[in-house]
Amino acid sequence: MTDIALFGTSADPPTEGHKAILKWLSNRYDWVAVWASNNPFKAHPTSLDHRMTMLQLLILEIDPVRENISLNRELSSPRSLETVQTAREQWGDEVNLTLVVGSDLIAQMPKWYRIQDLLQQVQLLIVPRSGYPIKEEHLETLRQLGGQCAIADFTPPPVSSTAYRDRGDISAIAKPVEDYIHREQLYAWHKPVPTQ
Ligand SMILES: Nc1ncnc2c1ncn2[C@@H]1O[C@H](COP(=O)(O)OP(=O)(O)OP(=O)(O)O)[C@@H](O)[C@H]1O
Ligand SMILES: O=C(O)c1ccc[n+]([C@@H]2O[C@H](COP(=O)([O-])O)[C@@H](O)[C@H]2O)c1
Repeated sequence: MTDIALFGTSADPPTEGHKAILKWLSNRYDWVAVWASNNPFKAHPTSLDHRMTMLQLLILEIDPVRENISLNRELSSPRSLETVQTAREQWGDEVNLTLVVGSDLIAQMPKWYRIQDLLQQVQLLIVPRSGYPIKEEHLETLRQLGGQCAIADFTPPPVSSTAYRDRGDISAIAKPVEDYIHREQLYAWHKPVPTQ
């Protein structure tokens, strides 16, 4: 069976953390599908189109170049269940689908749209995130909802999109993404200061 990793991200903007996750997944799965999506629990200051473009730039930054990572715009949905249904239609029944989430998300996952249906249709890979220890009680809740959970044996760098948006932390951002943000003046950090 072909193993496909499904990795959705707000990508607002995509960071070195996302890049590390993609690289790690590409070494372990036959195929890695990534997309930018809106999160029903968040506001997104940047358009989905810009976020998809930045993700594409990030994929191209992975060294050496990976042939098994694709940007799958059609998988974008605020609801992961809809994403997984689209993926199933696309790849059929003869593939294993693994949904990838960071450990910061597992406490809120029980509130996701039709979570039991979602957990029936995918395996879950939890990527440890610095500052978000994986608690047994959260794993147990997911298992009771039908989740089959595995935990990745690596921790990506401790960066976040918020650190870039709020503090302009460029250590979080790959150079081509930073250049794109600058060119398109996407975040307050890069918008010209109005003259008086
Ligand atoms: N540095 C990281 N370590 C582990 N997991 C991460 C990391 N960055 C992102 N993720 C995971 O990748 C997915 C997409 O994350 P997202 O795009 O929300 O990034 P973020 O940095 O958390 O953004 P924001 O700061 O805007 O909330 C989530 O499952 C998240 O947990
Ligand atoms: O299905 C849901 O209800 C749901 C709720 C919150 C987040 N998600 C998805 O989880 C993925 C990661 O979200 P984020 O904002 O942490 O990048 C992204 O693909 C979101 O669409 C999905």
